[in-house]
Amino acid sequence: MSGRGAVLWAARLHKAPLTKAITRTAPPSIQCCSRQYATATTKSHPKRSKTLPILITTAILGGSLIYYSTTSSKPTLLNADYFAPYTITSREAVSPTSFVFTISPQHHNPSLPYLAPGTSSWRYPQWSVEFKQPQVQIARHYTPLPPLEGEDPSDGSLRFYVRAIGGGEMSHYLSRLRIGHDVWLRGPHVGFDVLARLGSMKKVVFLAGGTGVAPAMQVAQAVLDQSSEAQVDILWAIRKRQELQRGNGPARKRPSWWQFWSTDGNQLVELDSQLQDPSPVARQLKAMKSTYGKRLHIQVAIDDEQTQFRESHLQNAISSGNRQGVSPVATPGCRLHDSSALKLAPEFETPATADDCKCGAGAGKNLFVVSGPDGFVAHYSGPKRWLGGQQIQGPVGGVAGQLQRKYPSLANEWLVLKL
Ligand SMILES: Cc1cc2nc3c(=O)[nH]c(=O)nc-3n(C[C@H](O)[C@H](O)[C@H](O)COP(=O)(O)OP(=O)(O)OC[C@H]3O[C@@H](n4cnc5c(N)ncnc54)[C@H](O)[C@@H]3O)c2cc1C
Repeated sequence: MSGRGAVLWAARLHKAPLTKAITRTAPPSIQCCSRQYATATTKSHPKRSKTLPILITTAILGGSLIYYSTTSSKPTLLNADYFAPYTITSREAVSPTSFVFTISPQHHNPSLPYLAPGTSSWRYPQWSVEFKQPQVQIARHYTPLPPLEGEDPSDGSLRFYVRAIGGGEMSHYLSRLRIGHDVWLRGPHVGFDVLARLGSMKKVVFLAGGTGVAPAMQVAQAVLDQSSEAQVDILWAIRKRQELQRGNGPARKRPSWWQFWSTDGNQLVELDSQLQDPSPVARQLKAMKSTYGKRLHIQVAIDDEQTQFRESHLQNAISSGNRQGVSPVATPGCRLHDSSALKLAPEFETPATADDCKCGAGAGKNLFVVSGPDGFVAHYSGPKRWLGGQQIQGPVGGVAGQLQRKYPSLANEWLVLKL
């Protein structure tokens, strides 16, 4: 989820409707009539020369009327090309810089594009929508949090966890809006097809920085609902305890310098049913933990308390992977499972079809996913790259790269995805 990526995405995707709007100002009927007129005048037929201007005027007026009546009414339901209106229906502060808010569509949509047809289940394991800032005409991506237990997603409401970034245009705009304000969004924009990539394998380790936990929650829910043997580890890195617990949670002594350098000083928080005073996001994580039990393991590192995820934590999470004696082999060039093909993959992709995997029965790779600000992703998995104006995965580097060099089997059994 890079800042620069978001800016370029905004610029690129923002162009799409504009291009469409321009094409639509010259509807086929008008282009057709103008061409006929030019051909007719060169023949200078005496009868047609009187009637033709009337016909042309009528055609242009008629065409304009039809065009105006069809294009002046903007789409009101969520779609990937045009922004549809929603209203903020709830808002909860998480910390001074972050909040969770819910939006509801202004018009009922009986076939929401992100639900599997005829169901009230999400169709994609990982997806986002774009919000627009109407005053400065920019758009940015945000990731819906999965529905809460007992919530019916078919009413079209969506919830988001957003942080206002210093100097950030869109995130500050959103942070100023209150219940009852209108917002405009378009989507869904589909991310990695994690279920197809995981295939027959069972383990996902998701390292999330800040609001990067939103895609982690999407992926965990999709993977754990898909297979009762699947296991997900979420390693959530946050700056302040407020992201996790209201009122800063229980008082915690800062580790002294000597503790900081020893492993004891780096005590991660286990997010489980014991967690007191959870923040709105932690409340949902806690509920997920009680639904999935041991299959979901959530640990939290807090910057302010000098705890952080080190190579050993990643190694532990990875080595608890459920291999089940399967040694997956990826066919070179397989779009889903060949890690060298992944280097060139963008973060947004069309959902996989049966033809996308050439590896045969039992194919799949465990997934190590890193999501968060640019620097976070680069530190743990190497920076994303730019190719032909689009952001691609690039080679695996950072801490994940070091692990792969130490344990070459990791490179065969795991795919590293950067969000
Ligand atoms: C697929 C996708 C899903 C996303 N989902 C979410 C989400 O659920 N919640 C959420 O809060 N954000 C999410 N983002 C990030 C979001 O799209 C914006 O990039 C972010 O809100 C900043 O936008 P802005 O207009 O406020 O800042 P800008 O005006 O674009 O940038 C201001 C400055 O902040 C830097 N910056 C941008 N993002 C970050 C960051 N995360 N941390 C630190 N510095 C940053 C930029 O490099 C720039 O220097 C997602 C991004 C993508 C691509």
